[in-house]
Amino acid sequence: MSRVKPTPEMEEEAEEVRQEVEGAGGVEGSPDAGAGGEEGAEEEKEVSFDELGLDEQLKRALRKKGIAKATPIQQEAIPLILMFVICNPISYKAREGKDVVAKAKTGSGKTFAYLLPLLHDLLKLSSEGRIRKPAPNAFILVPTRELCQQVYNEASSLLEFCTSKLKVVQVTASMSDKDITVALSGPPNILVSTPACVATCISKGIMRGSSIKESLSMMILDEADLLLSYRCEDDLKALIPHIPRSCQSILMSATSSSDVDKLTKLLLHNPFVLTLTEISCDAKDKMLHILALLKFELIQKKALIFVNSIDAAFRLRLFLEKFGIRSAVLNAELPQNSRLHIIEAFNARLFDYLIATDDAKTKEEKQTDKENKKEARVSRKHLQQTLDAEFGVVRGIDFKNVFTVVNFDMPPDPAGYVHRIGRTGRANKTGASVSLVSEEESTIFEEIEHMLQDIENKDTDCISPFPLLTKDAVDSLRYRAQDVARSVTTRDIHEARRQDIKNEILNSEKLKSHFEENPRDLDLLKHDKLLSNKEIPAHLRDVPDYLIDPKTKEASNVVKLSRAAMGIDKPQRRKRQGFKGGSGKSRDPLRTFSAELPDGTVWDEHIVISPDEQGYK
Ligand SMILES: Nc1ncnc2c1ncn2[C@@H]1O[C@H](COP(=O)(O)OP(=O)(O)OP(=O)(O)O)[C@@H](O)[C@H]1O
Repeated sequence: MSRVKPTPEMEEEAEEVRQEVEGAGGVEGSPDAGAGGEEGAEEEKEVSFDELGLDEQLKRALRKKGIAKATPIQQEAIPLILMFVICNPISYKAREGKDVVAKAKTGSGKTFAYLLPLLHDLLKLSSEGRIRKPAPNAFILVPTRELCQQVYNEASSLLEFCTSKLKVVQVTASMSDKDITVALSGPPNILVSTPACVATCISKGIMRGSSIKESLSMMILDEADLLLSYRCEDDLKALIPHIPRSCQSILMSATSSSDVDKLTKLLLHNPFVLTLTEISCDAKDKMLHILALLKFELIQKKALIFVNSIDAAFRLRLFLEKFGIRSAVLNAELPQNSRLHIIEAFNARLFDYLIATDDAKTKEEKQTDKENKKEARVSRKHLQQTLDAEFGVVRGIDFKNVFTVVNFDMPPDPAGYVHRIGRTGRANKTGASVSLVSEEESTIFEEIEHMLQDIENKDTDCISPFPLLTKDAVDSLRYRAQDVARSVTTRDIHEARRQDIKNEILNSEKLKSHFEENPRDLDLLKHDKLLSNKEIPAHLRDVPDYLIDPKTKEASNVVKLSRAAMGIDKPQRRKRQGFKGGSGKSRDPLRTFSAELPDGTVWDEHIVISPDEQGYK
């Protein structure tokens, strides 16, 4: 924040710091480089606050609070923020690049990652008698009142151990104008508030725009991924004219999202983007990842895709449909005949992707799960057979030639995982499962890992990062995927769901007799027919060649070649005897399929696309 003209020595020093930071991994030094970071390859190293060159008073405060080592985001962000302070002179041109976007998972210590350099700088200015007035020197803007309190407490807890008297206040919409005026008198060095409250203070003249322009040297947007969902955009826009050119802006976020990108563009200039590897992907990122997997044909068809709710299933189907990828949804809501027919059509390779939900489990089923966990230690095959009999909408169904099971959502428990992946690799065939694991799902993921470690056949059962999907491939689809994901509304989903059930109920009776009389004709109903009548725009249906990076092309070719080698490209005509279950009223055809499960199950691989992008090469 103190903007002194750098001497050659200072620039040299700054360059050394820059090289050290870059050498430590995780920092992309150019705004164009986007989010980056070494993908967890390095061991986490311990860095003390001494090494970060923080003010003595802050180091003492941290010691008193029992905090000895900097967290990874603090190790990276503190020097980054301070380095720009040292090397950037006041001149407009030279200030390019001092803004910082820092993304790291929740609970990673982001608050101190910006508070410590901020306080360090203010303490320095204070000791030199160079604190600027008549308005606060720093704004920390957060989405809610509760977060104001939290950040205020963190800042106060550090300042209480500092001998230099810096003042931090929080101002929220719940306070009267009078209280706000009192709080802002002085003025404080740091104002913690919401964008709405600051905008109101300016519009009411409690804080003057010209004063802000004179004093503000740092603006922090914390929890940036949430700010826009709290409708802060207009308030932030109102603030922009009052932010001085010399102000350093810092944006902290727990996720990467289009909202974060939007805020970055709105408020930051040429920022450094610092992404720590453990960043989580939100629901939209899962859509993006599955789109990349399917569009670039990186997984072997046919694929069974599991989601955790019927709405999620229709959302995914509508989303994929907009890219020209057809799929059908299988769920417990559908009439039994329809379910049976969907499975038949899928088994006959009339479509490649089936999106399925697990049914909710009863108490007894949960009890069975517990017992199954014990079983798992003994024999996977036995466990599989038991689970087949117990699980929901896909219970006991022998999906034929499913090469890949995708866990779009992780199952609620390890037994569910075993059940799902058991839909592939049947009858001694090989198969793979690919899981998209978000941060919230890390606990269940760990449980699954432990369970697999306990089971026999360790050599064939391994969980590994997905080798074929590159970050470039994912990024090439990012903007299209985000746009399309946004265009699929809850209303569309409910309408599609309603329409699907209606169609299937109408056809259910037809199907029943049809199956009895004419089992060869699988084209009566098209379960993967388009939910929307709109034509798919060419730019979504076909990914232009220039967008596909060479690694992805190569990977896609390998998958296609192996498919050709396995001879699985042509639709298979269903053999009459394949439908042994009969269709008598007394028999549940789904259960009948269960009774005819072939023995022997082979799993090849369980592949994980982890939220932290560790699956990328
Ligand atoms: N270096 C550290 N060592 C030990 N504890 C720390 C350290 N830094 C911060 N903490 C503590 O870790 C907790 C989480 O920190 P913080 O709230 O800053 O995380 P965050 O990344 O901002 O999370 P969120 O995105 O959920 O707000 C806090 O209680 C904080 O006091």
